[in-house]
Amino acid sequence: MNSEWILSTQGPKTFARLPILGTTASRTLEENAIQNHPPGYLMQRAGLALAKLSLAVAPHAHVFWIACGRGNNGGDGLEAAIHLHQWGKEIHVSMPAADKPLPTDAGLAFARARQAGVAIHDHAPDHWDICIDALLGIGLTHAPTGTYADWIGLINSRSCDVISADIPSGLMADTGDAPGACVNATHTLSMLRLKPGLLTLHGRDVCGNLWLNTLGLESTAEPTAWLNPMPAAYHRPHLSHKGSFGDVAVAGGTRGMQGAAVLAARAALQSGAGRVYLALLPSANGEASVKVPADLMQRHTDALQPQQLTLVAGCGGGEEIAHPLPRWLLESKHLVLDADALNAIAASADLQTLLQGRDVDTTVITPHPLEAARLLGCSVGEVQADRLRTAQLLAKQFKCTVILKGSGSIIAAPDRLPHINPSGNGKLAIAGTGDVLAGMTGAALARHASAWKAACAACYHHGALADQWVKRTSLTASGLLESI
Ligand SMILES: NC(=O)C1=CN([C@@H]2O[C@H](COP(=O)(O)OP(=O)(O)OC[C@H]3O[C@@H](n4cnc5c(N)ncnc54)[C@H](OP(=O)(O)O)[C@@H]3O)[C@@H](O)[C@H]2O)[C@@H](O)CC1
Ligand SMILES: [K+]
Repeated sequence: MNSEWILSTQGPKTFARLPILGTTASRTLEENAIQNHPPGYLMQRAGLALAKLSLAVAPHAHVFWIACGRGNNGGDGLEAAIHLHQWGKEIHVSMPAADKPLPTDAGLAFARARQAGVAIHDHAPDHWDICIDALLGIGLTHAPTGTYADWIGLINSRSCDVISADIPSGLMADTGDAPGACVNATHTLSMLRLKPGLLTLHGRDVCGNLWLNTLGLESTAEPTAWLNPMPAAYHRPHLSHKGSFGDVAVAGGTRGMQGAAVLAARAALQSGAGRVYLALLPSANGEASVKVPADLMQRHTDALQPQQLTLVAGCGGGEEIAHPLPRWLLESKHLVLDADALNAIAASADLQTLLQGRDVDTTVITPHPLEAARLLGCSVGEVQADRLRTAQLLAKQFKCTVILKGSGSIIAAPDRLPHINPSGNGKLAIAGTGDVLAGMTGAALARHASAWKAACAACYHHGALADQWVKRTSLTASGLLESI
């Protein structure tokens, strides 16, 4: 029953497709397990795992501050305290005072801790070397208040290691929202299963290193989502030719905005597409304002034969992209829609109908949160408030595969469980990296012929390139695609 290292701040430590459970599904799993085990069984396992991880993280720490809330998350902390106390460590256990009784499992842990000789204070210590944050778990319902908020502030004020039990206190388990004070952990030990909030929105910034301990519970229950796995390496047979890996055309680049289209086309080429065409929009008069590598074949947009290729449309397309879009939506064998193509679709009910009429596994849309908001006719705040739900809504409404970009990109498609992507980091938050993703998705779609598989693979690889960026210089979109 060892804890598994899932993510470091440098990227994924696991390459598997792991289940992710929202709060409701986690509670069902927990309740089923509680019925089959003696009282306190899971919490005792959680406490042992927490104690072991804290020792592994800070073997020379003298004082362990174990900050416990008055729910079952606090119970995990109390169980950890019992072990650390028995192992001869100096511990300071704090729990806010209140008249309200503890829930059953936490109450049991409280009694066990008292019996083991653990002192439980209603104040924080003056000094500590490592903190176990067991204040709030998946029971958080609103921004932390009172002593909870004060102790979260205190935890964050020191530069010591912080191990969060289950989830950093103050983070919403389903969405990654942090409505108020939130612990900034160096390590988070998720119990039973991963939660969506650990992996998207604020989750990645406050979790530090993410660990998982299943507490020995197997379950066949359907998860809420999956962690997007590292795709299998694809094999290029010796007996192959340029037609074996599909043709990609990148269409976009209105006058003065051609860099985006060239970036996407170069990314498709670097990703192994057999042939890549660059189709600049008519206002460009066939002339690129940026250098076009000789390996890209330039074509007039009217000369493209979309029935036979994977078309990546949008990059730097401006408003002009709206004119050829109806034909492309009707005729393209495979389609990746990004940026201005998405803005055009958001503004036109006719284009939306055409998109909805396409075969479901032939199209990928790659909106960032603002583009997603335009498509759904809502605010960016509403998009970000529940990114998993937003991506699923987009997939259902437009009948295609969606990559909702941002911290913890979500990949969704109709009638599938979504994936949350674990690779990538803040270096990607620069202009042009979205064009690179569109080009990579185009190349993957030309190869896989499945929008879903292409989106999952491209999203993972794109993030992994940023995780592997070790140069001292800042990441650039060109640098990113050259590292493919
Ligand atoms: N049972 C088991 O076997 C297992 C349980 N496990 C563990 O249980 C955790 C879930 O426990 P949970 O459901 O008790 O919720 P939890 O996160 O402790 O919070 C509830 C407390 O917080 C309070 N509170 C809420 N919001 C607040 C706020 N904003 N500001 C201030 N207070 C606030 C709330 O107060 P109330 O709102 O009720 O007044 C209540 O007192 C889970 O994350 C995992 O760690 C695992 O080890 C697996 C085995
Ligand atoms: K916690």
